[in-house]
Amino acid sequence: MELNTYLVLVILILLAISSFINYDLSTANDGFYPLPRFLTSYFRPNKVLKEHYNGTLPGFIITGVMKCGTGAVSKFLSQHSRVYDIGETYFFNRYYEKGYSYYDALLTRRSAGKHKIVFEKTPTYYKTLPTAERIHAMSPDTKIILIVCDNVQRTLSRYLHILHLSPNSLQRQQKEHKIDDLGKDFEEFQQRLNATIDDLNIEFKGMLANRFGNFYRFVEDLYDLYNQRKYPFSTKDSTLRELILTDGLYSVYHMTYLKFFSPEKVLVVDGSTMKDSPWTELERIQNFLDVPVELSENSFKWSEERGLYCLNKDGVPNCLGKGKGRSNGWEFEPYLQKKLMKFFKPFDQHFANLLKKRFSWQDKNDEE
Ligand SMILES: Nc1ncnc2c1ncn2[C@@H]1O[C@H](COP(=O)(O)OS(=O)(=O)O)[C@@H](OP(=O)(O)O)[C@H]1O
Repeated sequence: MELNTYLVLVILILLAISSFINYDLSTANDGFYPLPRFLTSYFRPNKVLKEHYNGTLPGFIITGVMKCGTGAVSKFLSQHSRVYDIGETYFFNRYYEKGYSYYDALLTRRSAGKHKIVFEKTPTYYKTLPTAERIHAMSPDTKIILIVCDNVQRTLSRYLHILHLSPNSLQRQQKEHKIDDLGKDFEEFQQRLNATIDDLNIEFKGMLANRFGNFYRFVEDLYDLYNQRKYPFSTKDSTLRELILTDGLYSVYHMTYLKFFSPEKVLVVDGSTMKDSPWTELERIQNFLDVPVELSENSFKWSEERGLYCLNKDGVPNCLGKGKGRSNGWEFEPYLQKKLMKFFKPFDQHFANLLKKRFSWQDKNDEE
């Protein structure tokens, strides 16, 4: 065979392989309902440690969501006699290169002599792409707790959190950069957020039209963009305002976890109830962890001063630090409040449908 013919043949074979890899199952056959796309593999592999992990295992991991009450859930759970909170580790997203020996040493040191179910919470795990695969590779039996909440409240809390970042020498530049993106004050933040929602709405409308209005297909397309680390999920191509908004597209991130973990291994908690009735979701969590229900309504005490439920320490409220609950008394302008609710509503509904669940804040938003 001549060299040219040989080359053409190789190119044809490569093209055939690549079109097979990119083949969209959803259009494969009208009479066949395909596997959801999130269960099919992606070509871009994430780095996953190959060796077997035989160190201290976390019984469960709280993976997010930032500003949805992960601190409250951890602090409340740490009162349980069977579980032990080792805090935030960022191992599966920031420090993975350090290897299992680093994680094992960290867990062993922090939980020394405790003989309890060890857990860590790192609120950015849920939206860092390789994390689910890496946790699964370490131990497929790890239970995952994802805490989600009202996106309007979460957006406000994220803003206030960034505003209060301490301007020490390490964070100073980062903070300045973030404030440049968000706006110099709350008013400017709201104006910019308003414009960002308009931009995203235009983008999403186009994507939805490409899917003939099918919201499920549209979310799958968003899931593809996320998996390819593209706009509006890419930290390189998206503004912080866009990222704060897309952090609330819970279905997109959750689908990644469902690719690796069976639904029974993942508990989704309504963080918005942590303020007014923390015991309801804590009961679900204790059942999920297969531990006796020790934390109940009596374990909590309302704090007038903080406007929050806190732990009941002999009749006195023992609250989380001042860094939690700072959004009390803050609200977006009514026009923006409405616009944010409208923006998130179909995504919240999609997520609720995926879980066959209804979230507390959906009722409130429906009343508007
Ligand atoms: N019971 C109780 N006590 C304290 N805080 C409570 C509670 N329930 C919910 N919350 C809300 O939790 C918000 C902080 O969320 P996180 O702990 O996930 O924040 S972080 O991502 O770890 O920084 C925090 O948000 P901010 O109000 O913006 O501070 C609280 O509103």
